[in-house]
Amino acid sequence: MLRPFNWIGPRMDFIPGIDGPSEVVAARATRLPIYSSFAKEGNLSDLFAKGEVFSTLCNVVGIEDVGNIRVGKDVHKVIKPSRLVELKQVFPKEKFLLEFGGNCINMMLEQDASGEDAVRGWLVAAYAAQVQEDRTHPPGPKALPVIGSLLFLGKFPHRALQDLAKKYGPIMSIKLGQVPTIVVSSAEAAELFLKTHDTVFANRPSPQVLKFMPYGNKGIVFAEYGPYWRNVRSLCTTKLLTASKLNLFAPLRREELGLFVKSLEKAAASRDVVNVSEQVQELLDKIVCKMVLGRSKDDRFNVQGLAKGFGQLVGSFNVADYISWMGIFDLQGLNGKLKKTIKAFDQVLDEIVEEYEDPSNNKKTAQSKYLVDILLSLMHQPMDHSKHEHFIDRTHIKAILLDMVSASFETSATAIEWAMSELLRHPRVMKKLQDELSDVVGTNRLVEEYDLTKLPYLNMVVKETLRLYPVLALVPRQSSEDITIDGYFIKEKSTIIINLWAIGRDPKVWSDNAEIFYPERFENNQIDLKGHDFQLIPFGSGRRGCPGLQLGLTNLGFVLAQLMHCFYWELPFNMSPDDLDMTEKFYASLGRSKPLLAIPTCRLLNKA
Ligand code: HEM
Repeated sequence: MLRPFNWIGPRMDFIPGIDGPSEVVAARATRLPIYSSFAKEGNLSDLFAKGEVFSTLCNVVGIEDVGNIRVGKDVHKVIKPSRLVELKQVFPKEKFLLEFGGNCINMMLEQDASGEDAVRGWLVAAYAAQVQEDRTHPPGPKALPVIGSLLFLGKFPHRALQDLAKKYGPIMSIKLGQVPTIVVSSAEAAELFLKTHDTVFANRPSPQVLKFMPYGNKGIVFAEYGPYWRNVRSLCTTKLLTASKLNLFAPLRREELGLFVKSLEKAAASRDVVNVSEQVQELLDKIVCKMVLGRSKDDRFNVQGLAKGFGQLVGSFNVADYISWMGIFDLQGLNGKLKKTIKAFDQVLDEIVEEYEDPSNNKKTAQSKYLVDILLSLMHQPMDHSKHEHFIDRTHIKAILLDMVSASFETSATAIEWAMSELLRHPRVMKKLQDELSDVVGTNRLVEEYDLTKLPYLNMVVKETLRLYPVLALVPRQSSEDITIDGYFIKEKSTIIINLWAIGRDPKVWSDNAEIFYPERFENNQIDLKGHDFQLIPFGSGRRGCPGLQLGLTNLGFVLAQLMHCFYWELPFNMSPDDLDMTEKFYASLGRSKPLLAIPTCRLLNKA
């Protein structure tokens, strides 16, 4: 009775993933007659889960080959015969483990049975169903009803997910509330998602707060991947964030930083304790708001305060993002606050636009270097001149401005407070950096932006800071279609989280001292921050990688260099470097939980 396998058995369409008999093809199962009968009918994957399918009785008459089975597009090996024969000889009537592509299935083997092909088909399909089940999801923790694994995340989701990945691997599945989520925690896996299959993961999940934004997803950060996003993105990269536009703002950065240094000199003279976190944040907020909107804080507008409030609300953990029906209750009161902040912001943006459009406004030429002016000068034009679609209107401009402000808010400042904290904890590194600054810049003038390319050790300090403290620790993406990656099936519209925190601290890549701040690790290699070296991707990678990379790095490098060049720094209250609390807080950006306090002493006595 050794015949080629043909499906002639009962209907199989109750097995998930198998549409019916025609989907199941065993290519070479010709020498594998397995006679079996099931004690029960039902959903096979359920039976597998309960172990009931193991009560299958079957008899292996003779085995010379392995069958292949096709389920949908996937071809799977059916059994490993050598193992079967061997086991059957030793345990003729026992439960067996039949190896199947790394998965094991228990079966009872018995001497003889009815010998029908149909029943053999059941068995083969059952294997296939098992494989389909196993491959559907990458491994991960079991989910509780309703909340899934949300409670696992705790106060430090980046760390909790890093710990879980140690157990379940670099591609892990976890259910957060009702949202099926895939967490990516290694450089190799990140490359698969952000480079090899970049187009499939070029979307982002839409947070609930978008519902309250008057401009919806007309900005860039949450725009759906497609022609519109491509147009806005290209507008930002070719008109707003080009190297030449960024150079235009060099005098603004120089001036604001100069004023900041002066205020620190006063503090140094009176040995004041400086709240470095707060003051650096204030400085960067001022620079960003001026650059983007042409103003920061004046009699009429507190753009800075509004932007800060907005950033905090958008970055807050919102239960409704994971359990959507909770949104209507707004238990955290986020919706109300957001509506209020957005309304106030919208009014400010409207006034700025109206001021620009007012023909009697004689301040226009003086202001026309800011990003808002560049955008307003493009009003009513198509975003893409070759296509004549997506004409720029007021809502586009407001949405893009809001994104520019909120995406650059806190990012560089947060990185600077971490760099300063680590330098205070590592006086050797601080001294080496200050020596480099003295050698390259001298001690008679301030650092200028053009010095930055001549400071290799500063560059290493920046990389090391962003490796250990990626400002955006968890990068959100979404799959736009069903896809199998590394043997794992990932469903369309799954949320993808790239855990930059885990990638930057992976001991397999960064060795046993991965947790230690040691800039010299970048001494003899070409690893850069541009998103090609997947072990170091603090700005993300691929088509949705950060378009503000250059601006972010300039702000970070320039401010840090100036602070280190102009001042010696020490911890207050005779605190030893080892006692500095380095706990982070998980928020819109991954900042310090407690502000960094330090005392400056002037270094440059003869500065011009
Ligand atoms: C140290 C500073 C910064 C860091 C570490 C940083 C990091 C990131 C990261 C990790 C992403 C997600 C990338 C991805 O999905 O692959 C991102 C996206 C983005 N960033 Fe930045 N960023 C910084 C500064 C800035 C600045 C200064 C701006 C703008 C002026 C900016 C604008 C954006 C925008 C618009 C996106 C969304 C891009 C898109 O979805 O197409 N960022 N950033």
